[in-house]
Amino acid sequence: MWAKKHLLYTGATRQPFILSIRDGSVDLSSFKRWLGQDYVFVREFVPFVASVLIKASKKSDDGNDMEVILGGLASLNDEIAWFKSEASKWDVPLSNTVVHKANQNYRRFLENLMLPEVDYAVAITAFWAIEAVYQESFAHCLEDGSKTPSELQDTCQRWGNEGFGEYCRSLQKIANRCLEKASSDVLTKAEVTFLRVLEHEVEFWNMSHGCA
Ligand SMILES: Cc1ncc(CN)c(N)n1
Repeated sequence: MWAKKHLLYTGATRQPFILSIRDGSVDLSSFKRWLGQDYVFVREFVPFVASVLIKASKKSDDGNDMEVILGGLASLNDEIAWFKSEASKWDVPLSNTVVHKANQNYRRFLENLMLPEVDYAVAITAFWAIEAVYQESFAHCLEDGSKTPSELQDTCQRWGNEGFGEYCRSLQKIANRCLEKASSDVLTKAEVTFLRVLEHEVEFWNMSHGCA
C-alpha cells in the first residue's frame, strides 16, 4: 500500500496533537475541542460507511466485504454512545456545536465520495485510510514509553486497540484486492483520494490542536 510511500501518512499519524497526548502535554481544551468536533464527524461518517456498504453489495465480487463493512457500521453505533458518555464526563456539550472549517471541508469531501459514480475501489480505499489514520495515531499513544494521561487512555484504547487494528487490516486487504484489478484510471483516482484523506486528517488534527 502507498501508506509507507507518502510522508503525508507520517504527518497524519504523528501529528502534534497526537504527540501531545502521547507525551502527556496535551491541554484539555484541545482535547475537548477534538471531542466535540469528532462527534460531528462520526455522525457524518455513518452515511459515508453506509454508502460503501451499498457499493460493496452491488460491486464487490467477494461477499465477505459487505460483512466487514457492516461490522464497521455496527461499531459506529457503540461509538456514538461512547461520545455521548465521554462528552458528559468532560462537560462538553454535543448539541449546537460550531462546526470548524476543517470539519466542514471533511464533511463535503465525504459527501462527494458518497456519490454513486465514485468507484467502489476508490470508496473502500478512502474508508480504510480514514480508519487506519486513527488506529495508528491512537495506538502510538498506547505504546511503551508513552505518557498518555490516564483520563485519555479510554479514548486512545477506542481506536488504538488490537481489535480495531485487525479490522483496519481487513479493510486494507479489501482495498488492495480491489486496486489490484483496477484500471490505471481508477488506481490514480484511489491514490489521489488516499492523499486527500490524509490532508483532511492533518487539518482535523491541526484544528483540534488549535492551529489556525
Ligand atoms: C476525523 C476522524 N477520522 C477518522 C475517524 C475514525 N472513524 C474519526 N473518528 N474521526
